[in-house]
Amino acid sequence: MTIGRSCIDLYGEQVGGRLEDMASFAKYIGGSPTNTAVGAARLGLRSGLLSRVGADHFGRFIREQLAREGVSTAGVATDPERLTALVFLGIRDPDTFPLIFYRENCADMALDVSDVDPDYIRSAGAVLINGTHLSRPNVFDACVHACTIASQAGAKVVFDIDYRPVLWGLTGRDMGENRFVADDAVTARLQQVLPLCDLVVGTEEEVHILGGGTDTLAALRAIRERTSALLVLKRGPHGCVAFPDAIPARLDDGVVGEGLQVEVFNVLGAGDAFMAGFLRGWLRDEPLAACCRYANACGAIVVSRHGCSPAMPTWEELQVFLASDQRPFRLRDDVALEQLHWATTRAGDWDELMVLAMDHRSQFEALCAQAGADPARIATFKALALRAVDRVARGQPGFGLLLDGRYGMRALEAAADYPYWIGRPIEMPGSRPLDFESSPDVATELATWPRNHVVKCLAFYHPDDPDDLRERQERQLLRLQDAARKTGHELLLEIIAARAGAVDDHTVARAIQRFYDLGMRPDWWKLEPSDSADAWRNIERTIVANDAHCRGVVLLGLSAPEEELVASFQVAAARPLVKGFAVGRTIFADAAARWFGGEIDDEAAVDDLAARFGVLVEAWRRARSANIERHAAADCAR
Ligand SMILES: Nc1ncnc2c1ncn2[C@@H]1O[C@H](COP(=O)(O)OP(=O)(O)OP(=O)(O)O)[C@@H](O)[C@H]1O
Ligand SMILES: O=C(O)C[C@@H](O)[C@H](O)C(=O)CO
Repeated sequence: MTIGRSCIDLYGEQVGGRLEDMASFAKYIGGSPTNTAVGAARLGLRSGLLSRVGADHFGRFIREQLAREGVSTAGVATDPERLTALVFLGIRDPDTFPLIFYRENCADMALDVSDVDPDYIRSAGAVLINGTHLSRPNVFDACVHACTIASQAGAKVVFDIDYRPVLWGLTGRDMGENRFVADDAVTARLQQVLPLCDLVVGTEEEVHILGGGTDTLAALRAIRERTSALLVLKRGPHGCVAFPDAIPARLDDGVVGEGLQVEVFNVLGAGDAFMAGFLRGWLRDEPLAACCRYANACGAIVVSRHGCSPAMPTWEELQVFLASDQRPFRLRDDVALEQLHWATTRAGDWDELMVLAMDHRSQFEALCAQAGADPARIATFKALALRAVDRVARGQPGFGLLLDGRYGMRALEAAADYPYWIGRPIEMPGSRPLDFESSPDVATELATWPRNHVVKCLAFYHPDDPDDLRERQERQLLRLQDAARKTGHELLLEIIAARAGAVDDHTVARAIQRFYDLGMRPDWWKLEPSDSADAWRNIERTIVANDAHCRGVVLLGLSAPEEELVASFQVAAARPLVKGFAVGRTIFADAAARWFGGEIDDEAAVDDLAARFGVLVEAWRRARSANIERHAAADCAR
C-alpha cells in the first residue's frame, strides 16, 4: 500500500525545448506513490493507494485509471473542498526536466489521520511512504500513524526519501526540478520516521538530506545509526547498491546492482519504477541481487520513455527485457518491447464483443436520397442506435457501437457516458486504394479523437492484388498503425478480400500473415464470415503465431440475411479468438428505410434495431456456449 501524492501529470509533448515553448500536454496519473502503486500492480503485486483526490474530473480520472491498472482505490478518499493536484513536466534535454507543481491547498496534501483506517492498513503486507509528503504536518501524522499500525501488525514499512525541496518551501516555485537544498529542519523531520522503517531507498542527494551531510558514506552511516532497515542507494546510470548491514568502507562493497546502458530520454519516474521493481523481488523474499536487477531494469525502461506511470513495465515485459542481450541503446527503438508494453498495458480484456455497426456513410446517404429525406436526419437515426444497444446490453460489458465522425458525432458524444466499446472509422468509404477520411495526415486527425475510440479501418485488400495497388494500401495501413500507436488508440483492421478476388481457406490467413510480416499488430481484426472451419483454423493459427496478445476477431456482416449470419456464427464460434460480431445492415437496413421514409417513428426504430441486435446477440451466445459444451464433452471423453 502506497501512501501520499496522487495528482495529474501534464507532460509536455514537445521534446527538446523550454516549457514556455511547449504547446500540448499529455495527461497521465502521477505523484510518486501513485506511480509506484501502478508499477507494482503491473509487476504482479497486489497494490493499493491511500490518498485523497478532488471531487472533480481529474479525481475521477485517477480513480478510473487506478482501477484499470488493478490498483485498489479503497483507500482513495474524495475531498469535496479541494481540487486534484496538477504537475506540469517537460523534457528539455537529458539533464533538464522542468517541473511546476500546482499543489496549493490540493486534495492529496490534505491527507490526515482521519483517512487512515486501521483495518485497511492491517490488510497490507507492506506500506510505502514518501519523504516529500512529510513536509505537511497533517500528512506526516497520517504517515506515521499508518506506519505504526502496519509495523505493529507485522507488515513491512518502506520509505522512499524522494526529496523535492520546492514542496518544503526551500526553492523558488519555478524550481520544481531542483533535487537538493541542505536543510537541518528537513533532515530532522525525515529522520523521525527512520525507527519505523524496514527498507529505505534514495538517490545520493536524497541520502544526503536524510543523513544530514553531503558525504554519501557519512550520510549512510548517520542513517544506519537510526535504523537497522535495508538501505538502498540509487545511482542513476550506475544502478544501485544495497546495504543490509553495517555501512562498509566503500560504496562498492555493498550489494551492487549494475546499471543498464540506455539512452536517457526522461529521468522522471525512474525512481518510482525502481521502487516498484525492487519491491517485486523484496516482498517475495527474492535475493537482494535479484531485487536490484529488477529495480535497475525498471528504472532503465522508464528512463527511455515518455511519462512516468504509463512507462512502467509489466512483469512479462520485464522478463523479456532481462532475458534479451541485444537491445538498442535507444530503448524506444525496440519494436518488440514497445509492442509488448502496448499489448500488456491496454485496458481490459474482452471475452466477447458484440457490436452494432452504424459507421456506414455512403449507404446512409443512399437511403436518405431514396426516401427524399434531409441528410441532416442521418445523425438523428445514428443516435437511436445507442439507445438500441443500451436496451440490449443494459450497461453490461462486451457490447459496442461503430459510429463515424461524419454523421455519428452526436451519438459518439453521447456514447461517452456509457461503458460500451466504441469503434470509429478512418477510411474514406469505398476507397481502393485506401484513403483516409478528413485530414490526409492521419496522425493529426487521430490526435483529435478521444482515447477510447478504437480506430477502425476497412481495407478492400486481397493478398494477390497487383503489386503496386497492394503496396500502396500496405503503406497507408503502416502509416495508420504508427499514427494510432503514437496517439494511443487501439486499431481494428477490417479486411474484405472477397470483393477483390477469389477466396479460399487460405486467402484471409495469407493476408493477415502479410500484415504481420510488414510489422503490423492490429489490436483487433474484423473479418468476413465464412462457413469453412478450415479457413477459421488457418486464421486463428496465423494470428496466434504472430501476436499472442491480439485481442481477437469480430465477424462482419456485409448485409447478409440474418439466417446466413447465424449459420456462420456456428462455425466461427468454435475458434476462441473470435470474440463476436460487428454487424450493421442486417440489423438496421429495414428500420432505416422505413424511418427515413416516414413510416415509423423513433421509438419503433429503436424497438426494431434492439430486437434484431438482440437476435444476433442470442445467436452468438448460443453458438459460443454450444462450442464450449462440445469442447468440455470432448475433454471428458479424452
Ligand atoms: N541514465 C540511466 N541509465 C540507466 N538506468 C538509469 C538511468 N537513470 C536512472 N536509471 C535507473 O533508475 C533508477 C532511479 O533513477 P534516479 O536515480 O534518477 O531516481 P530518482 O531521482 O529517484 O528518479 P525520479 O525522477 O523518479 O525521482 C536508477 O537507480 C537506475 O536503476
Ligand atoms: O512525484 C511527484 O509529485 C511528481 C510527479 O507528479 C511525477 O509523476 C514524477 O516526477 C514522479 O517522480
